[in-house]
Amino acid sequence: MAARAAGAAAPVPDPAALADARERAADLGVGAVSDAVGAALSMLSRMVDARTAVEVGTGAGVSAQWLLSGMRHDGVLTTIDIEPEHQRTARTALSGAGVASARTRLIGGRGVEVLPRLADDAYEMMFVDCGGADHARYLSEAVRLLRPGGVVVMHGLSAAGNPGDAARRDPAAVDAREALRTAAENDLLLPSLLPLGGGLLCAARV
Ligand SMILES: C[S@@+](CC[C@H](N)C(=O)[O-])C[C@H]1O[C@@H](n2cnc3c(N)ncnc32)[C@H](O)[C@@H]1O
Repeated sequence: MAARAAGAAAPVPDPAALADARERAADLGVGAVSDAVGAALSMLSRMVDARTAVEVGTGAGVSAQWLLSGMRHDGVLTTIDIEPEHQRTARTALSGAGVASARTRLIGGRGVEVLPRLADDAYEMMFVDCGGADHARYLSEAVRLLRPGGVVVMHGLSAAGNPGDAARRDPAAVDAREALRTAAENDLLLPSLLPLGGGLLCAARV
């Protein structure tokens, strides 16, 4: 990660470290967020002054680098993945990026099983990028895990907002619509669907 003054967040991760993580992701055959999505993650982490963040879907650690770049310089990212090999790869990539090991906590397991074990009201930022059909459940966890003023971001939910997808009945589309409806109906969430990457459902925890 690029050098910076104490207390200040780096605006972007080191390009060479990002490229290295992307290459590792490609070797694993796993996705990684685009620079546009990454920049949004960094900006949102900075806006909420994130000291603690939680991510579901570590992959090779591309999004982790973006999240950490916007978080406080001493912020800690908890990141969850079901694939031990992905987490080993992310650990190597993050270490190569100069991220101190104390700034990340890697937990193996399914998001829906690990999140309920995390403390209430303890995070400023949550990012979900793991596919599947559990996004409404992740939102319920977000309401519990996030402090008021925090933000939850979920990647890959564009089907919730595309009028052309309204008739789709496949699990991904049904899940995306259910997640957006769940967020809109919860008085503790203020959602917005941004057309970045595969669709970013963002919601402020009010
Ligand atoms: C698209 S990749 C994540 C990419 C990462 N966010 C990045 O930008 O570098 C999705 C990851 O989610 C993990 N995954 C899939 N289902 C999961 C689940 N139910 N719980 C936790 N991780 C899961 C996969 O093993 C994979 O590493």
